[in-house]
Amino acid sequence: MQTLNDPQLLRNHSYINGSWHASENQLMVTNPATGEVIAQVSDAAVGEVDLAVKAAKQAMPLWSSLAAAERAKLMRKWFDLIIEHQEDLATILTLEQGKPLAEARGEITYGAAYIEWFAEEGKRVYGDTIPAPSSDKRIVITKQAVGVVASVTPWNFPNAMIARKAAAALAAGCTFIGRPASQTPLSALAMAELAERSGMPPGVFNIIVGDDARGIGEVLTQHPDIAKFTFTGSTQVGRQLIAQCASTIKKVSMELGGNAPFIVFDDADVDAAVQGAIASKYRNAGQTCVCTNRIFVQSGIAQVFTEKYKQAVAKLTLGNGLTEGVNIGPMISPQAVANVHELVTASVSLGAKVVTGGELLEAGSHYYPPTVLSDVTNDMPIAQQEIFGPVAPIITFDSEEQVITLANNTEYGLAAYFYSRDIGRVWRVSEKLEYGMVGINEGIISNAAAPFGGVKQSGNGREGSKYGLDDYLELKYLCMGGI
Ligand SMILES: NC(=O)C1=CN([C@@H]2O[C@H](COP(=O)(O)OP(=O)(O)OC[C@H]3O[C@@H](n4cnc5c(N)ncnc54)[C@H](OP(=O)(O)O)[C@@H]3O)[C@@H](O)[C@H]2O)C=CC1
Ligand SMILES: O=C(O)CCCC(=O)O
Repeated sequence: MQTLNDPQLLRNHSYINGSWHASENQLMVTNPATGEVIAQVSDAAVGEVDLAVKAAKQAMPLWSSLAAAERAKLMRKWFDLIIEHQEDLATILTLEQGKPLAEARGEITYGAAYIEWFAEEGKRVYGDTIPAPSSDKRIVITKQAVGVVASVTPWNFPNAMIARKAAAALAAGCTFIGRPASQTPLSALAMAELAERSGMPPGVFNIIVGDDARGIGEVLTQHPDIAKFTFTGSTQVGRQLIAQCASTIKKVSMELGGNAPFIVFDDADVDAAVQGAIASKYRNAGQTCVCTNRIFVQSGIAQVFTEKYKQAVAKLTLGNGLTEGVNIGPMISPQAVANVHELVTASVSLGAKVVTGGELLEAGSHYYPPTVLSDVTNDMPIAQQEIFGPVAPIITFDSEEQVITLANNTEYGLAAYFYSRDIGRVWRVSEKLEYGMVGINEGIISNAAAPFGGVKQSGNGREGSKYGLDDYLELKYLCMGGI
């Protein structure tokens, strides 16, 4: 195990009501780069979730009644501590998740940016007045915290997904219970350690670690004392969790799967497009919901684009994320590698060609080489499913109209990208793409100031930006009579 400057950041119990809560059972956390067990963490039973709900409920009146500026002070302190401990937090993240250390450092600053952003934005939760229909009345609109918020987050961004949900919730005056993925609980617990050091009152920020995702999920989606449920993960699980939330009519936010098209028109700057596609495709070894899933290249430039893209891929280094110079780390599990390889072999059997990569390194390996396929068609499984791995399928197209139809032909609608230097086309294509986020001549679009989220079966709600607070606030209409 890598040494940390501050070993206290490596916590191994759930954090409930301002203290560390041990459970009877343990779950093992392993390093996907080596298979080594790096920690044993308390594995909370379903019955223990109630403790977190009680704590969060009890903390609500105090937290929601603080002035936004007072909440912001504590959140700012939390942000400062996260930045101060960035190197240790990044090391923990790489150890449990696998992404290269440089990317892990980036995730820590990215997650922290949401805390900083929302701490400030919480001061701007304005109400409204509306002209009343008669002169003896006044209509006033206030905004109030929704209540206790519960979240379930995935293993691909163990810090930032919790940070961006918790930041909005806390800034709005809600208290928070986070349940991280069982493969990556250490980053969440380190955040809890720093929340405690920041002076956050007990019960405001709770992290419950447990392997029983379904059982814990049932409590978090059905408990009457939880007002809002927010999830990042697969569309399949999200669909099920929305149904569970229906029993208590919770507010829900869902950030689900994607099938991002990356379109390169023949008027594009090809070198910039190659660079953007590399950044968007291979971030976190392709395990990101906004990663490029299908590269559409206009036929006239398909050959030159494919050749340049292949050359750029050849410069990527696969390996342990802690090793200097590595750009692509291990995948989260050998099963994830097997799933990706199956998509590649199925594509080849349907007529796709391997430009580079495409081979299983060894049985049971966590690693998959960066791969490029050409001659892919939009009806192949690889173009219809979320790949969640370092494979780039290239599909050629002839016309703008055709590529828009192909790009929209999916149940997903999270992120899309296109490269063009024609201003008319830029407007037309942006308007016609059925996606929540569109990168135009840009492969990396995520930041705290912008609304992150999707349409269609990629989910609902927005995270980050001035819109991100809306999901955690209720409007209250005050009708004042007798004036
Ligand atoms: N939109 C996104 O960012 C993500 C999309 N995905 C997509 O999903 C695929 C599968 O990945 P996977 O990790 O299995 O994604 P899941 O959607 O299964 O997992 C995401 C989170 O939900 C938890 N979870 C799983 N099942 C339930 C349930 N029934 N009730 C409550 N919580 C549950 C998981 O816990 P635990 O891990 O402990 O089982 C994890 O914390 C990927 O290949 C990718 O396509 C995956 C992750 C993130
Ligand atoms: O859901 C994901 O895959 C994480 C979001 C990545 C991002 O914020 O860019």
